[in-house]
Amino acid sequence: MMPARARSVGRMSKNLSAAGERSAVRSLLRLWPYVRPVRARLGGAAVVAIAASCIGLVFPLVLKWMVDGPVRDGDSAGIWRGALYLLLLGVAEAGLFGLRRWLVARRLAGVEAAMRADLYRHLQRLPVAFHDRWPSGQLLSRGTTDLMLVRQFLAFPLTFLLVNGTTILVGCVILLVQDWSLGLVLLIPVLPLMIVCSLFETRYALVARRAQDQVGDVTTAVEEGVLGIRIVKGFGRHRSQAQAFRELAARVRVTELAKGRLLARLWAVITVVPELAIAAALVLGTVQVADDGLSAGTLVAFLSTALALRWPVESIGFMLAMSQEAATATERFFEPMDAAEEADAPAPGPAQDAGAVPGVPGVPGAPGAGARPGGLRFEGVVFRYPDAPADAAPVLDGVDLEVRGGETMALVGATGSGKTTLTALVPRLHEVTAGRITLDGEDIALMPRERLRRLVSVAFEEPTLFSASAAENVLMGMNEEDTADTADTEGTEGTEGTEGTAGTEGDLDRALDIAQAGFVHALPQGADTQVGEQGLSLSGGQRQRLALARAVVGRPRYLVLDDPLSALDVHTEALVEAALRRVLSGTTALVVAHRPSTVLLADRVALLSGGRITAVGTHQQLLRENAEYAWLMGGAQDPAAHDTAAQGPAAQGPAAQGPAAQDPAAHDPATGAAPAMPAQQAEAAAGSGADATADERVLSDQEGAR
Ligand SMILES: Nc1ncnc2c1ncn2[C@@H]1O[C@H](COP(=O)(O)OP(=O)(O)OP(=O)(O)O)[C@@H](O)[C@H]1O
Repeated sequence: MMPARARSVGRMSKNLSAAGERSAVRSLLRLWPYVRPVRARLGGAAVVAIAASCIGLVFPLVLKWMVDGPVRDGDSAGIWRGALYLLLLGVAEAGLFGLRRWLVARRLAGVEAAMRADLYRHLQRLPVAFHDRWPSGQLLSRGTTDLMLVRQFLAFPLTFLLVNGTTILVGCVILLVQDWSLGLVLLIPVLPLMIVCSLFETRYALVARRAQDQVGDVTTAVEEGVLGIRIVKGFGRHRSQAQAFRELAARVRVTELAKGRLLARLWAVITVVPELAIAAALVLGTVQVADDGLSAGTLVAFLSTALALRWPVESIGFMLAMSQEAATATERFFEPMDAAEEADAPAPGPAQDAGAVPGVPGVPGAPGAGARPGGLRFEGVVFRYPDAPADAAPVLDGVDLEVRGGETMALVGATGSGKTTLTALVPRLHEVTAGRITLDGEDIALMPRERLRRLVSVAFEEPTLFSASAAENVLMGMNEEDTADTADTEGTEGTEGTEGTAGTEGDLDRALDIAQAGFVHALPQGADTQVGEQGLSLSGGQRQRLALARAVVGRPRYLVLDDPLSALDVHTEALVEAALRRVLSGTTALVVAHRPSTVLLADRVALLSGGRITAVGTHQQLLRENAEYAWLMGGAQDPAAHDTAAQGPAAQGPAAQGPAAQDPAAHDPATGAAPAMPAQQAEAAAGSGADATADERVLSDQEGAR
């Protein structure tokens, strides 16, 4: 089954193709910025190739001289001289073609590399919403196959359409000069050939685009099949997956065959028609020679010239095809390149710039009078996914929350209530639709992203690791500036010598320690062990711990953790939490939590429900006062209630979101007011409270310890 995102891109490209308004030349002209630096080389190579090609047209003239001179007169010395001329011409032609290749080969590889680097750089800067929409295989094929087609075009058809065009023109002049009537016989097919070429171009453009998009879909399928191999095997889906892949591959095959058929037809016309014209010229020329109207040498020269033009004419077919594919590839390359990068903040105003805020000395960008400085604040935050249906309710609909400086706030809510979405807004992986988020009173929308992301560290439930060593994956979360800042402000262990390896190693060990990731030292090469693609050689819990170590290694001012301990057993989780509490006491943290043991990490808990924060308080306080919270933490097994919660507030609409979502008082985090619960949920919550789960036992142990 084709993924939805692949289908959407496929549809998009079909629309583009159907519009049929794009011109191949216009598309190819967009390559100019990349071609500009090599224009002199390309121009020089074209001149050299034209010279080489025109030398090919001198052969018939030497032949004419030989036939009408030394051959007719029986002058063997003249024949040898003629042969020497032909040899020298051949060597010159081959040498010039070799020079052309030498001129362009390396430089064009550089153009391809520059385009690929630009694409990669741009993809890194595109918003997460873009990557949510685009299948990775489509992007991959644009950075590989398409760029290869562009390079091939620059190396070959771009030069040779010009070279062969010039050769055909010069050849036609030579033919007409030798015998204009025979020359006209050869030129008659030019007009129909041009019409055929133009029709071919239009049709080939559509099929080429379809083929390249389908290759992107196949790439996506291969990637998903490889990354999802455990699921495929686990569910015994290899046959259906293989079948789905065969269907995709069959589609590519059908399109490639359609391309082949179009090309074959064009080639047939382009080859047969000039051959017929040459045959007609041969018959007419022979008659003229028999009538003494033409010398034998002229006829030989005429026919040799006509035959020398066969290759330039025939090659036009596949060079047009290559150009068309390159135009399509260029178009596909520029589609993601044209997508707008994440817009950065406007130049900071004096308050943000200088960090001086009236009434709050020394606090960078702190809020005005009356507001509490420091910490992380959500103020009336509304968020709707850009690709959500226009009539869909926003996922977050007026979130107000304050996480005080140095405080750890747990975020609890039903599945699908928007917890991940809320955490993604802090490092600006998505932009708020309305409202604002502040760090130390400074609106994050006005902060340069680079600075924001130095301040905020994140770890997600699904930990992503890279094909690198365990140490490299962890140290990715750190930069020298962070370390220097931390050393200045804290002067604690592990930060001395931050510029050297020792400092980095200290930070690494400390982060591994906090994340209880000591297993790294037991790996075959310790922290230098490669963790494989996506870290799949590690267990889920090991991957999570490395991702957590990456989040804390830079000693971030703000830490956003999206249930990063979900794969750990409760005892390891307790150890991680204890270490986090000890070492990150100065950090302001927002931690998504699903189970009571994780909540213990927090000073306070906020409940997200109906797109808003409906209650804030300590765990015990909310357990006592808030039925929805008690139900979520107690894990009451009420299927009906659970199903409703699982659909999420956005899906349920305001009417189904419960009184809490509709009662403004209940949304005030300061009041901590509990939303009303359906009777059976409240009952279930009360019941579950009586049964102590394993989580709760650990929880009470931990609370005792605290
Ligand atoms: N990229 C996206 N585009 C559109 N809608 C999305 C996207 N990601 C999530 N959603 C929707 O937003 C809502 C909130 O999702 P989110 O992942 O934030 O919930 P959550 O509370 O973190 O859930 P869980 O506890 O299961 O992790 C869901 O209805 C989900 O379908």
